[in-house]
Amino acid sequence: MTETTGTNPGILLVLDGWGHAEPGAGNALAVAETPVLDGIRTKYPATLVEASGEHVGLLPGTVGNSEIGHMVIGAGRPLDYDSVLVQRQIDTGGLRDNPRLTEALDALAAGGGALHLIGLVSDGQIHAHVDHLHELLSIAAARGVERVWVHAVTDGRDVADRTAGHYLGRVEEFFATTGVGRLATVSGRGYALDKSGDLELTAKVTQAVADGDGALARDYVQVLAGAGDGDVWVTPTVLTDAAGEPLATVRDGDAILFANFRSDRIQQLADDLVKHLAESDVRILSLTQYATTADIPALVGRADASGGLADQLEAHGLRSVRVAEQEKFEHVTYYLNGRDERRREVEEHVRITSDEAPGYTARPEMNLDRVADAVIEAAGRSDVALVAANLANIDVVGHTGDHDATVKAAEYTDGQVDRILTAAAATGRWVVLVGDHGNAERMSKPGPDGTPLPYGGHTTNPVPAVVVPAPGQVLPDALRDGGSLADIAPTVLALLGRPNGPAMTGRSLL
Ligand SMILES: O=C(O)[C@H](O)COP(=O)(O)O
Ligand SMILES: [Mn+2]
Ligand SMILES: [Mn+2]
Repeated sequence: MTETTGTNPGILLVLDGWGHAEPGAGNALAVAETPVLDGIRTKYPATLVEASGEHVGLLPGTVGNSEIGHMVIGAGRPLDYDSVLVQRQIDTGGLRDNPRLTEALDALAAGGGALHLIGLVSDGQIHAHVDHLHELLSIAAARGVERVWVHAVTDGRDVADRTAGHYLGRVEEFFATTGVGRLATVSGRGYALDKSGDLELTAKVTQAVADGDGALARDYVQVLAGAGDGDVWVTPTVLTDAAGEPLATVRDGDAILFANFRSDRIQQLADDLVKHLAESDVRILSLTQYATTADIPALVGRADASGGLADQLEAHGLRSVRVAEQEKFEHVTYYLNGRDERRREVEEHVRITSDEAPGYTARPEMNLDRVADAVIEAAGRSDVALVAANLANIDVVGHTGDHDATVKAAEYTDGQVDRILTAAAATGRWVVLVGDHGNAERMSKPGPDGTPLPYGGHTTNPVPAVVVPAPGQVLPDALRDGGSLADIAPTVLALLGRPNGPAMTGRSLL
């Protein structure tokens, strides 16, 4: 029997993509009819907290993302995110001297093997930064590697759609400035970065990269000319020579380096390529540590994110139930726990799945009703101290760039939050609501040439944080201003009547 707490048990709701901006063009949250979410922000203690840039361990001015957002919410302190660690290695010259990289490159130079760089080419800084390719090309050139093939993944989700040509043009400039490199394949992230387990999508990229099998084109302009569905769904295409032969395939003695600094999407492709090349003599590396099944050596290690909320709940014997749809399940488990695969005895995980093919603009409600059902069920249990859930719609639908669908997603979320708040009051629970980064409050952005384009990416805006008290619970009139996501775990622990974890530097907002 897990002790609940001397104080009230509670519910933590992370509303993914729930950012704050003044009403204005592109602010779908300001347009949406959300009387419950609007009401709690004035009726109960509420504030705005920072969820981007250096406040959460990203480079200054960098938009927030779900990984670091949930990691910092869980850790109770800012964490150096992988993108910062990679940039620091680049800035200090550490990457240039990285022994795993130099050993691989020297072996290629000595053996005449080719280096294959695979990564998302945009400056969205959620999964990758295209400028990291420039550094890797420059290091390969300096180490005498003569053939470097870039297998480009086009974005259109973390940056405005139909900007792939702009970024691929930058990659071509890198080839000229570093004196090495050539595009070998171009694939949309819908194929290359699928994380739903749809291996048919992944296989198209694996076959293009490894075997030169797939649609053919002479150059990326021709590839994009045929990309009717935008950058996300560019058909995995193999670039060919004048005779129509693939420019590159992966051969024995080659090396592959995955250049995304975020694992959760590219890991499916990495595992598939490792399997596809199991009988080949190909060295496979990744820029950062991936949560792959295969053991892929990484160039840059991770920051320690232990000692967070999960460890504190375990230390105090407090049972938590984690709930999310499949799109955000890892966020309320693995990431909230500091990228720790271990499910503690006091943890229960509820992953809401659906057989229905996701059509976010057609079904902005997704399966949020079933997420709310699971939250309400767990809230009814006296042995559960904390229910922690991610409500994905505002972000997942926001990523479509479809303003009106995102308005509907926010309005549906409002109704489901109402159900949860009613259940919380009935079960004597407080509720903390917080965004993990902004998204839907900015649904349009000037493209590279300045014209406003639909924008489904994240923002650097602060996010709302609200504490709805349990019935009869006395709370301060307002939350402390000037906080960040690092202050959420300390706030939850304070509400549970428990101290900060020793590694936490965040402070309760109460
Ligand atoms: O992977 C995605 O869906 C987006 O690029 C990032 O979204 P997330 O950081 O909210 O998961
Ligand atoms: Mn998110
Ligand atoms: Mn997102």
